[in-house]
Amino acid sequence: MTWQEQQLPSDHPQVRSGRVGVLLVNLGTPDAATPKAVKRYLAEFLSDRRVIEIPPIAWQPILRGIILNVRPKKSAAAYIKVWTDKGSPLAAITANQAEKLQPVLGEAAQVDWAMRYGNPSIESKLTAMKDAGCDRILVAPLYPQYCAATTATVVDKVGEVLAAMRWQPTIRTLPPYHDDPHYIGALASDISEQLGTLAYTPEVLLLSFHGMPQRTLELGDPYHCHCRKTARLLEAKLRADGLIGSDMRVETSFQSRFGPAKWLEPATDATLEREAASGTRRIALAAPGFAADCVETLEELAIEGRKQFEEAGGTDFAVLTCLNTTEPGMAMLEAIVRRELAGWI
Ligand SMILES: C=CC1=C(C)c2cc3[nH]c(cc4nc(cc5[nH]c(cc1n2)c(C)c5CCC(=O)O)C(CCC(=O)O)=C4C)c(C)c3C=C
Ligand SMILES: [Fe+2]
Ligand SMILES: [Fe+2]
Repeated sequence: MTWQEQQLPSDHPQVRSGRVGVLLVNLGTPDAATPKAVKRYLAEFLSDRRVIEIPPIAWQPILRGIILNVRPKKSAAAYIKVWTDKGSPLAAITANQAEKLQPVLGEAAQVDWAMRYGNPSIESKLTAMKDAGCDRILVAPLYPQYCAATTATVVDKVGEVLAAMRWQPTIRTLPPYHDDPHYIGALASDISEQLGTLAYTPEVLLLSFHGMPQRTLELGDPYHCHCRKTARLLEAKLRADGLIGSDMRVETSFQSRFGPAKWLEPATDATLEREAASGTRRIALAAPGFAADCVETLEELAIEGRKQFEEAGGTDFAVLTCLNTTEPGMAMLEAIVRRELAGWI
């Protein structure tokens, strides 16, 4: 019971307050690896005007008439390949990150997690935190690189939820951490440790980031610059600490192109084919922009990427896991969350 509760007169309705909440948020994922569940998820995700920047009057007929009739079946087939007994990897890992962060923050904060699209929703989790007495909440979109289609849409949704509340909690949001030394250090140590377990030494370490339409860069979205900066700092750290050999090249590419528009380049699939065709035999991939493994890393990179590389002549291929709940990943998360909670806990 908090101080405020103890001071209430006996006829006053119980009001809980005085607690601090931390809400980890990732993109979202279907509830099941079925075309029906994928369709529901994609309908919400791809109707977000931050994600598809085409006027709804033009976009909705394409989405409802074509995409939602074709893509769910194809995407569900990809989800089936990576589904776990705890459900979608993205949801299971994000839940686990929250579970592991809770004891390290202890009583000082209540930690939970939500998905921007699908379940558990931001609305349900913010409401539950408020009801549990959290009147100060740190919302942490787990995107190291800021992007309007990911970071901003989480903040938009939080605003939408608060708009319906009479007594709003005070909100802070986690800034992008693409160049944070904790993040770069965690990536460097986790990547070098995983490289050390491979049975071969890669000639190329390919850093694959999720792509975005090229137009968003021209409109001022910092995402591309953030990805490039992460890659530059990570390579510098790996070299400065002697964690990779001078003969290992580090390259950057952008994956998961969606739709016919021009996306950021070079594309990961084309890079894998070009590397193999030009003589690279041994490669390792890392996906530093993903806080947790998901269909994009486990299927698109690890399964499809391998085929692309091997069919073009490559012999050794590995996709390293994301920071997930690794020791360096959780230490990084704790450090950046604690910093943003300064003055609150
Ligand atoms: C990490 C940052 C991400 C950015 C930037 C991003 C932009 C973006 N994505 C799409 C379309 C799709 N993305 C899909 C899955 C997906 N995307 C991210 C992250 C970013 N997306 C994650 C973590 C995931 C995995 C979700 C999971 O359930 O595992 C999908 C769904 C899968 C599929 O059908 O291929 C789509 C579609 C757009 C259009 C976009 C920017 C405009
Ligand atoms: Fe995406
Ligand atoms: Fe994909």
